[in-house]
Amino acid sequence: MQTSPDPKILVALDFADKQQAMALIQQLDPTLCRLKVGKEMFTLFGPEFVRTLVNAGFDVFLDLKFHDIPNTVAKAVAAAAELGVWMVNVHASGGSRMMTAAREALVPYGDQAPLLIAVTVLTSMTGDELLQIGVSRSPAEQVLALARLTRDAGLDGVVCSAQEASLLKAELGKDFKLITPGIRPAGTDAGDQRRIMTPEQALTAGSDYLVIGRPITQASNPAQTLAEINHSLNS
Ligand SMILES: O=C(O)c1cc(=O)[nH]c(=O)n1[C@@H]1O[C@H](COP(=O)(O)O)[C@@H](O)[C@H]1O
Repeated sequence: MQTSPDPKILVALDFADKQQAMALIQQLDPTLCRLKVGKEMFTLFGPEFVRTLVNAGFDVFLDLKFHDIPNTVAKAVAAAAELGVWMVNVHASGGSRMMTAAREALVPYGDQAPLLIAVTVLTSMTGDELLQIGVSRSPAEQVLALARLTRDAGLDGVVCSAQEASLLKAELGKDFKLITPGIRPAGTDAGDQRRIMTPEQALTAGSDYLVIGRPITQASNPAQTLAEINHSLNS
């Protein structure tokens, strides 16, 4: 399911209005970016919206961050595969058995299976917030521990912050995919994100794919902003 060329930017479509999202999508080229559908748009517009994007030729990352008992997550991941998405994610903190069940649920799909990745520590979280939920490791230590668990369960990669990318590439090797949200071009608003990096820094640090939402979707000219970021990554 890999397109060639391999666009690095996954545009996060976090819109409450489908027409607004479609107006943006019509300006985008599937050879220059991939699309991410998350909880807001999936809850509002459901699988039909995902099928529309897949039928339009886009690789879709279905970002529903499944986190439940192994049987439930396995079935949810198989349902995502039925939609023809390119990538789907679970929470690594659901544990090894949950991740293994998710991976096994994709075996029948062979080379049509979506990439299966696990969220480590949300890019909006700081060390202090980890402490509040009983995690005394630093974000980088916790990301590494969850990434090891994910790799050992046979998944394709993790979602982490680009701040942890060089550590993970060194520890887990180049083939284990790193998907990094929390990307902020220099001078743009961090918003609720905390562990951030610029697109160029993220790529240099070892990110395989950059998830970028508001810096593109809220820009006055999103297609031009995407082109500029792509250009900065290629030069
Ligand atoms: O799994 C994700 O995509 C994700 C994980 C994470 O740790 N942090 C994170 O921001 N995301 C998603 O990435 C997108 C980031 O959007 P912006 O902050 O607008 O660039 C949002 O759709 C988030 O749901």
